Amino acid sequence: MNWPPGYAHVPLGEVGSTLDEAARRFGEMSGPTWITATRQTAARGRRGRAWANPEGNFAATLVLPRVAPEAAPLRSFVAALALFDAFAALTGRAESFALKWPNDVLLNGGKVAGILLEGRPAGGRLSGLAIGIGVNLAEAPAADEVEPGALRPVSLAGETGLTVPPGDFLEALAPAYAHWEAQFADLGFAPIRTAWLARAARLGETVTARLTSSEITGVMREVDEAGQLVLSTPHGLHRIAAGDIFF
Ligand SMILES: O=C(O)CCCC[C@@H]1SC[C@@H]2NC(=O)N[C@@H]21
Repeated sequence: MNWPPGYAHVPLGEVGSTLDEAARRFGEMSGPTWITATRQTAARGRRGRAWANPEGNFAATLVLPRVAPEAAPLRSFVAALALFDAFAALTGRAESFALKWPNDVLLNGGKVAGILLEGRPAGGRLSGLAIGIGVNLAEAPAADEVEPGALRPVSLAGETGLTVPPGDFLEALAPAYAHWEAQFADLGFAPIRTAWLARAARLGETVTARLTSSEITGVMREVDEAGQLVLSTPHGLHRIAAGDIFF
């Protein structure tokens, strides 16, 4: 097994949410730690949405106990690249996958994986970061279970016919994450941004960004040095730090 040096693994059975387990165990962790669960009964997604997590799907939270707070949000791009590489390695079909800003992975245009970051105070200037990752390996929610306009949820098994056990997925994901995390630590966000843009969905196409209380439609130009989405509209360039995009 190609487990990355310096990373720990806490395998759990059924839990409410691996993000809650991370919050509970955070003080005990001194280095990067993967917390996995066979099933979650109260998993959450971005923007307060529920995340369905039947057995056979992949559920994990990677805890980074001490990170610089300004670099924490950029870990969603690091995690997205790792997911892309894990999928590509396990399926041999990199061309079927794409990354959707800010942090979804698409397979054949449907959502196969999502990422949710949560910060934790760690004392002093540094913060703790929990990176929650959910992958529809075996099953995906029905299309009418997601919000209107959201991408069709898909599963790896449904789209490719491949059965990948969650443990095998972790064995591909953990070294891929460690690789991109080392790039980030050594060289900063630039190589992460370049690699992410090379795998991005809908670059150069018109998308709608849904913000807290408004929407902006424009052509997706890039993701900037701060990880913001750059849309060009008839009124000029808009940089969007947080939101969801719809195609
Ligand atoms: O909305 C999204 O796309 C993000 C989904 C994140 C789900 C994962 S599953 C493991 C971790 N535990 C949770 O409760 N949520 C995240």
